Amino acid sequence: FQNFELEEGEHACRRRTYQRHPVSNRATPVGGNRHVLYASYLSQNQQNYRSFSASSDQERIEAANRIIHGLPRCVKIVEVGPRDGLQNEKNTVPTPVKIELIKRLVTSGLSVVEATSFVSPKWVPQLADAKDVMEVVRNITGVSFPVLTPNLKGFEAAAAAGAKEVAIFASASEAFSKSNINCSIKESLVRYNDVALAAQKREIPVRGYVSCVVGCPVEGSVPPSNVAYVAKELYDMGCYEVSLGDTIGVGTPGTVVPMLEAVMSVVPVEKLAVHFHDTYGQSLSNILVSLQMGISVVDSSVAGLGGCPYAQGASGNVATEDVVYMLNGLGIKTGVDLSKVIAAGEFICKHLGRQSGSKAATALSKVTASASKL
Ligand SMILES: CC(C)(COP(=O)([O-])OP(=O)([O-])OC[C@H]1O[C@@H](n2cnc3c(N)ncnc32)[C@H](O)[C@@H]1OP(=O)([O-])[O-])[C@@H](O)C(=O)NCCC(=O)NCCSC(=O)C[C@@](C)(O)CC(=O)[O-]
Repeated sequence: FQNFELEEGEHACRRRTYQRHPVSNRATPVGGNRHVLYASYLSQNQQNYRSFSASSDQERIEAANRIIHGLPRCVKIVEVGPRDGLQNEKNTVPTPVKIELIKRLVTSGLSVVEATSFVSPKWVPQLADAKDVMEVVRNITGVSFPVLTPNLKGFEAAAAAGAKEVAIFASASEAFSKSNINCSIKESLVRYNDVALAAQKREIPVRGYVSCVVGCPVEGSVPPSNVAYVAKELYDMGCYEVSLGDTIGVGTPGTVVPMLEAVMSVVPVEKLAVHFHDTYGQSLSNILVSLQMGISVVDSSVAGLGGCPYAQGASGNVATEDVVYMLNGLGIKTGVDLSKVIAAGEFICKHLGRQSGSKAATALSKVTASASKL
């Protein structure tokens, strides 16, 4: 084994020392994480953890780090609820409700909120009001609001509506590419290259997605090499970050690890994000293992809303509240106020007339309700 230093990424919190395996050339973190061990984590949400733990925050963080190595000191959460969450709703959510949701999410401290999609309204009628959403959202400063653009038409419409960041979305599975964007993977990459070039000219950053990174609703399991190929194509086009989506939520750490290894061998880990749907309840374990492998960007959706209209059987994304709860418990900073995300989730769930998909939000609201009765 040979130790090496990983270049500092845009997040200064990334761990730095890695080992390169002499045979597989795989990068793995060395030893514990002193940044986490000595991180002084202060948040109003700590009260929640103190209620359930006799140990101090520092003791808890140290205990976790005796077993779980290589965690980042902070994680960027990309909130996808207003887009991924609402694109799958049977009844279209009124524009003012979408805007209010986005504002509440911003208030909770999230620095990236995917706002909407400039896709065909025939394909996704739920987001046909993209322009109206952007008209308000474009004026909110200090937060990124990426929007999905499947082609140049979508890109031009997004740019005209004031989008300052766009996202392109390819698939690692042929069948899903066809059903989601009506073209082959190869054709989609040509389209996306056009979008990336147009975006570059206007200095608009582009985020990339790879869907079906573990399994496809039609083809079944997807080889890690296919995922690595598409991820590298998107990275080479200039995507500043590539988000790896387990669209139908079938992944477990057993399938996510080899997929990440394959992608990390062609795209730098600091350029990767993970995007898990929670169909089989595996999201948090998949996120934890991704963090251990060096990922520090996690997509999630408030109240666990979500799913893709072209991926049958897919349930919602991992809930933002559950991710924040877990990261808080590990002493990893997110800058997100858990109670405010919970409030945003309650707002949208009330509108949709359904219970939150977040276990943490459900549990904490019960704790708060019984405490207020005392
Ligand atoms: C890609 C297309 C447009 C191809 O759809 P198509 O039917 O092949 O496109 P077309 O070029 O033949 O155009 C058909 C009609 O759509 C119009 N059109 C064409 N493009 C646009 C546009 N950008 N905006 C508005 N209108 C558009 C175009 O003008 C035309 O209108 P008509 O002449 O019939 O009136 C379509 O398949 C589409 O919009 N697909 C989007 C599907 C989608 O949004 N899926 C969900 C997002 S992906 C996802 O959720 C996964 C992810 C990212 O979350 C990660 C994960 O979970 O893994």
